[in-house]
Amino acid sequence: MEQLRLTPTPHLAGTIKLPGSKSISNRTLLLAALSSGSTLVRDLLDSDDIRHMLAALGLLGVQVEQIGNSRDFRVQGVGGEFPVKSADLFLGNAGTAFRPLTAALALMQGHYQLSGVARMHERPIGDLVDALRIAGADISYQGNPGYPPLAIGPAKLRAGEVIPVKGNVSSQFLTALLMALPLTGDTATIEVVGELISKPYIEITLNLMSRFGVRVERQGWQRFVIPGGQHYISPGEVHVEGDASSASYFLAAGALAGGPVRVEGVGNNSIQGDVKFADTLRQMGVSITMGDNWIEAAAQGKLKAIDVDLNHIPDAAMTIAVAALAADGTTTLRNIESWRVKETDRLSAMATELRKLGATVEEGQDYIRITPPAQLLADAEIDTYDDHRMAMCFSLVSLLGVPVIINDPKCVAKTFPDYFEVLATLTA
Ligand SMILES: O=C(O)C1=C[C@@H](OP(=O)(O)O)[C@@H](O)[C@H](O)C1
Ligand SMILES: C=C(OP(=O)(O)O)C(=O)O
Repeated sequence: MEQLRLTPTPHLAGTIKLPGSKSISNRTLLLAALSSGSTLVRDLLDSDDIRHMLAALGLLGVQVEQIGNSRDFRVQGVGGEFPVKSADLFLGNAGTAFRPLTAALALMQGHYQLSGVARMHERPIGDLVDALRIAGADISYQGNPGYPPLAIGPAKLRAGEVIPVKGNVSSQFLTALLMALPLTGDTATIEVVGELISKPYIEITLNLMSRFGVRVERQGWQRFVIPGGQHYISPGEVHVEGDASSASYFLAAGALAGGPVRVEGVGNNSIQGDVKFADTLRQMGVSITMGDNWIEAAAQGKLKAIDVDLNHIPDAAMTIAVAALAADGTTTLRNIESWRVKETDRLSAMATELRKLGATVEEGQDYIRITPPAQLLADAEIDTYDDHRMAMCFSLVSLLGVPVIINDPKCVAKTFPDYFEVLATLTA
């Protein structure tokens, strides 16, 4: 197995340009594909999750052309219906491809198989399948009930009734229904049953749907009405803003190693909830400044330990867990049970790896409590569990005065293939 040893870097400052947002890239590709007209998608993220979406759309008969060597792509919309009626799609571990494609394909009147890597087959999808079945979809489990792989058959969906969906396991199920149901042409009402987690991701979904001409009436976080007779229409061009979750590593780097570190590509104008990560850093005593399209972080003395609910930023929350190693006491991150069903069981993985550095960690079902050691242990071998975020957030340990070894660093390819190279530009 490949290993990367990161040597201690006492001070670090600089500016980096962020890669495109994963959440916006995959949503935009799907909406552009389903719309009428052609869309120029600018600054698309180049990573595994996006390659899986691009490959799937290609197999479904959507024409996507890369403009030269740029990250600009022209997508020819199919006007609501994929031309290919039978396909076998492999979607890796990309939740933002798997869940929305499941819902869209359920109403394409074709035969589709959807599978992913082994971990994807352990990530729940039952709440989405239940909701789609209530609407009339023909979906069957090919392995364990409630989990991929899936087989989808032809069915006429009835969007007319209220469609209930559980929101406490993943917001991606609601996102998938919201994006797919306008294709029925009927008025659709979705009722969220119980708590909805990761709410800001729904705002990304609604924002992009509206750019493609589909309006959703939202009643709180419980009821979403998609008036009938709407169709996705290309807005001509969509620019993918920088990835706010990826920004978290660099902003934390500024906080841990002096800074200032500036990220370009997200700021006050961002539609991503993860920009709120900057507020959490501020609570920890970090100096944050923000423009429309940039954020800058700089240290101001020792980090303050905090006790916070991070349900709204589950991805960037992992970065706070590692930053907690530099805090002046015990930090508690709450309401993050969804960590258990992501790339790995992130609560358990985070606790195990933080302990390797000497931290005292309490792992609850939906929280983690971290007390830093008097002295961090040098050369801890951090396992990354094929989880890009484990690799990226533990790289920050090298900014705390000790060398750290990251096992299987290439797992960052899911969302940020050249993460370590970009980090090194700051270090230099
Ligand atoms: O909709 C999205 O783009 C995402 C939603 C979140 O998942 P959950 O809703 O499962 O928390 C997040 O963790 C994931 O990385 C991307
Ligand atoms: C949870 C994540 O990914 P996915 O989109 O596959 O759910 C993530 O990127 O942290």
